[in-house]
Amino acid sequence: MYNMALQCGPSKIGFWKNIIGAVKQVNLNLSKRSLSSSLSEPEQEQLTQDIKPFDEIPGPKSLPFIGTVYLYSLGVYSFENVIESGRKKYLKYGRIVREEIVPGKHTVWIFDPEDYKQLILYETTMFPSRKSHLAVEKYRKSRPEVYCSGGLLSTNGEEWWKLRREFQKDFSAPQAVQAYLPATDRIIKEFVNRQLLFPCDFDFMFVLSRLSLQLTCLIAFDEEFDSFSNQQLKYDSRSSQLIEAAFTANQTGFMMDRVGFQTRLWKRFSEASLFIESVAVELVKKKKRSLEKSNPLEYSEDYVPSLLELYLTMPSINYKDVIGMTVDLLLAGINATAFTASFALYHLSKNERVQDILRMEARDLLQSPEQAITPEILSSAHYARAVLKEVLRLNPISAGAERLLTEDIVLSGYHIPKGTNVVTQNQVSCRMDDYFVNPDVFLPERWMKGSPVFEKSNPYLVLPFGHGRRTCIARHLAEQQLLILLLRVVRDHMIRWNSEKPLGCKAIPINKPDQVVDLSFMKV
Ligand code: HEM
Repeated sequence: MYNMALQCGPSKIGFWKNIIGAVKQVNLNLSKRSLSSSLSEPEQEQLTQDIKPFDEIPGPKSLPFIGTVYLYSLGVYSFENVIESGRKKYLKYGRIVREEIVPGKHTVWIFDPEDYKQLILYETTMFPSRKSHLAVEKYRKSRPEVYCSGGLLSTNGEEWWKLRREFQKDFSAPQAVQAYLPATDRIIKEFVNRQLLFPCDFDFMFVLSRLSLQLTCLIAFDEEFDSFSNQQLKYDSRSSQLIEAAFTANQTGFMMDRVGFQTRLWKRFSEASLFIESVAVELVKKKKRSLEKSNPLEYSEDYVPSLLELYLTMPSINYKDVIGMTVDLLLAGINATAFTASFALYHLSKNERVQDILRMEARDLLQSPEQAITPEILSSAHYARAVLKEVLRLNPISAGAERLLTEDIVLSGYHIPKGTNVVTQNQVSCRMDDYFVNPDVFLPERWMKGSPVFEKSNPYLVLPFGHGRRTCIARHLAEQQLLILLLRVVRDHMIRWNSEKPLGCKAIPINKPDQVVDLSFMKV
């Protein structure tokens, strides 16, 4: 019999946790019973026999000192092309793959939605941990005069939950983000009226990043960044430098998560982080000063405090944590929305039929281009929602969720010890015909109940914002922004893709368009 207790550590508790996990996995219909009291010895023995050891999980060969990095150097796999690399691993090794990119550090890639479900269920009783943004953590710990923690992105355990619990109040619920709807709608309306028909002989991502910066800064700093003014369009303006710095910090930070702290990467990361921090400190201080001078009794009845104002006035939130949070929002927000918007407009440009149906919906909901978008309009935009879901099925900004196990678990019948990095491969699964009909076809109707092509897919497949406690803190905000953008752009414009090559993605770590986003717009 395979001795699980020896394999995963000496503690009896660990042993029973494994067994409980195993019961969930092998589906012996025992999960609701108290195992320690109800399993007979033969049953326990049977269970431990059924669980296969970690070492037996198939995967690419790891070499001494270099792990599997040689396979990336040889071009068999690529850090940037996560879909293709994931697909190759799946085809060669199956639905669960073990890999040591760095010797001694195990990553387990999972491709089966039933395993995604197991991971999510397992997380409900603990603090979900990620082993990412190590550079953010190191940087912030070296600057205790500015930060008092690694922030939401890099912190784990109770320390993370302490931050998350406070910061998600007034932010994460769908009703809470409605407070930002009027300002978001105004910024997007101005963008569509002024920028869309402006001849764009450069990357449209440049334009979308500016829009995303404006929208994120409104939330993070309660500040209108006039990112499209002649002054701000200059390469050394605050807007241009912030966009560049967020991109550089994400890219170099990701590389250091993979290959360790290299001097050249660390230098670029630190410079970018220092720039973002300098803007954050200045703007949060400015807001604090203005709050100190204002008198809440003079606020009008319909006054809506900004998120930053709420954070600065909540006694439970430390001032240094507000700085950390505003930087996190810039790091996580600017690229994510701009990249998703690029993929959304691309898919629409390649699907005139979908554009036409979306235009009909947009004109039905908005009698004129000037009409304000309300929460009711957004909740009636069923087709726009299906379009967005389909965009995020094919082009999520993150290929899957990454978790550092804090307890042992059983996945696909294998024992996975705590300390292992497990990565779900939703983007790969979402493009498999095991789970979707014609998976590479962009078909929003597959999400519309009542449509002849409606598919009842596994709910754990499309999770572009993650799931559970550690889900994207800004999910509803981002969805609100993207829906407004889709409705406003398509209502009066035809979108055209000008490149011969279809748009793909490369991971930096989040999925960025792999070429210039060559879009143009015609008034219709
Ligand atoms: C389409 C747009 C977006 C997508 C698809 C997206 C997706 C994600 C995903 C997959 C995660 C990781 C979840 C996990 O580990 O389970 C995440 C985390 C996060 N996102 Fe987003 N995001 C988007 C936009 C934004 C925006 C606009 C902001 C801020 C303004 C933001 C702020 C964050 C933060 C702070 C976290 C870390 C949360 C934590 O660890 O507690 N995201 N996002």
